[in-house]
Amino acid sequence: MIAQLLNASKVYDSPTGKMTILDNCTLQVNQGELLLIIGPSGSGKTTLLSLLGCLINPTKGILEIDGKTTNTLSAVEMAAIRLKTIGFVFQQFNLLAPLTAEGNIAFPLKMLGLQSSEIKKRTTEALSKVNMQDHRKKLPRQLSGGQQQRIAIARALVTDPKIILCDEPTASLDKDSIYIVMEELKQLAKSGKAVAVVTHDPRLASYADRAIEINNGKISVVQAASTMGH
Ligand SMILES: Nc1ncnc2c1ncn2[C@@H]1O[C@H](COP(=O)(O)OP(=O)(O)OP(=O)(O)O)[C@@H](O)[C@H]1O
Repeated sequence: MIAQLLNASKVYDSPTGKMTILDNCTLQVNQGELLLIIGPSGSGKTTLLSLLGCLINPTKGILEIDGKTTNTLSAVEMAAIRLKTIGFVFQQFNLLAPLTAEGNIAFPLKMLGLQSSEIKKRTTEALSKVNMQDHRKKLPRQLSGGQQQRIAIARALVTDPKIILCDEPTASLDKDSIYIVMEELKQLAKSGKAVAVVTHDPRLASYADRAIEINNGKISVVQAASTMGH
C-alpha cells in the first residue's frame, strides 16, 4: 500500500453552508494496481484525487502517502512529496506550449535540479516507454491529442513516482487514442506503479484491476480485483 485515507472527510464551505463531499471514507491505494474512480458529476472524484495527490488535506481523518501522515505537513513539505512521489496526468494534457515534447518531459527533472546528462538519459527512457521517440522535437500543437497525452504520461513518469494520478485522461481523446493511453497506464501499473484514474467512461473498467464509486460522500467498491478483466 502506498497511500491511504483513514476515516477521512472533506468538507467545503459554500454560500449555502458546509458541504460534505467525502464522508468518513477509508481507501487504500496499492502499487501494481490500476484503480478506477467513478461517480456522478460533482460527487467528489477530483477532490479524492487531490487528496491522494497531496494537494489538499482531509478536514477530518488521516491521509497517509508513502508512510507519512500528511495532516500536519507544511505546504513546502506537501510540495516535496508531490514532486518526489506523485505524477499527474490531466484531461487537457497541460503541456507547456513553447517547449518541445522532450522539453516538457525534462521540465520536472530540471525542477529537481538533476544534471543535464541524467536529464537527457531519463527523458530518452520516458520517451521510449510511451513510443514517442520520433516526435521528441515537436511542439505540443504539432501533436495529436493522443500523442500529447502520451507525452504528458512520459512527463508524469520521468521522475519515477510511486503514484500516478489521472483526472479524466481519455475524455478528450478518440477511440484509438483511448486504447493506446489506457494500455500505457495499465503497463505502468504492471511495472509496479500505483495508477488511479478518475473517469466518467464505464468502458475503461476493462483496463482496471479495481473500481470504486463515490456517491453521496461515500466510497463503495464497484468491482473488486478478482472479478475484473485484466
Ligand atoms: N475548493 C472548493 N471549494 C468549495 N467547493 C468545492 C471546492 N472544490 C470542489 N468543490 C465542490 O465539491 C463538489 C465535488 O467536486 P469535485 O470536483 O471533486 O467533483 P467531481 O466528481 O470531480 O465532478 P466532475 O465529474 O463534474 O468533474 C462540487 O460540488 C464542487 O463544486
